[in-house]
Amino acid sequence: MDARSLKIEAARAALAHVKDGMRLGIGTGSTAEEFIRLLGERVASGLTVIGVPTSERTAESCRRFGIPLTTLDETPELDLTIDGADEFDPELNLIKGGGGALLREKIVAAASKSMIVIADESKAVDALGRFPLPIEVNQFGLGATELAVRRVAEALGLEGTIALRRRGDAPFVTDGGHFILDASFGRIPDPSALSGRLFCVPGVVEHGLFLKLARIAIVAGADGVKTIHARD
Ligand SMILES: O=C(CO)[C@H](O)[C@H](O)COP(=O)(O)O
Repeated sequence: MDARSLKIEAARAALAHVKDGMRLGIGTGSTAEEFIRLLGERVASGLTVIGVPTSERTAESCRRFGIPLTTLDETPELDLTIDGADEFDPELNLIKGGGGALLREKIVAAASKSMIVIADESKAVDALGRFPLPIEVNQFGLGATELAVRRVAEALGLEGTIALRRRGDAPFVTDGGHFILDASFGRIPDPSALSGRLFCVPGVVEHGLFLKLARIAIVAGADGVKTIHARD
């Protein structure tokens, strides 16, 4: 099965968790796009849901597929968020933000009673860090923030490159108006320690470590679709 078909299978399996009347957080990325398309079909045939999109891109897709939208101001508590991930470990800790939507994705996931990750099996890792960690930073003080992030990493024994994400010739700018630093630290032995220390850097707005937010992962692979539950 090709990569797109796996994403579709994971997205289709996630739909079984969506019940009539639910308030949904709706993720960003190519896997989430497949979910949005399938959800749109269910909405067209009578399912009643309301969604909070995790990016402008997702909002546009939801509108295209007829999914009613709300905001966290109008609907501050959600029943379920369904989103992709760049990688997940056996505890269902995630790295997210490859699509640049990590801040809204984390706000929406944290506002939800539960989060389901949809992914193909290539996203499974023993330990986080194969995928560069996206760190969303304020545009002001970029150089100082990058240096502080490097020092945080060094204090934890992590080394590697930190690159400002670009789109063409210009820095990539998030929906919130921030920049993203992609930190290639390699294996992150203690994601919780890194998370805590990154939040102590004033210019860091958010980072892509999603720890203990997802309780279920729906993972499509050559042997079919598996549902993985996080241990409590
Ligand atoms: O975190 C994300 C966007 O910020 C995405 O969920 C992540 O990048 C996975 O995307 P895809 O489904 O395209 O592989």
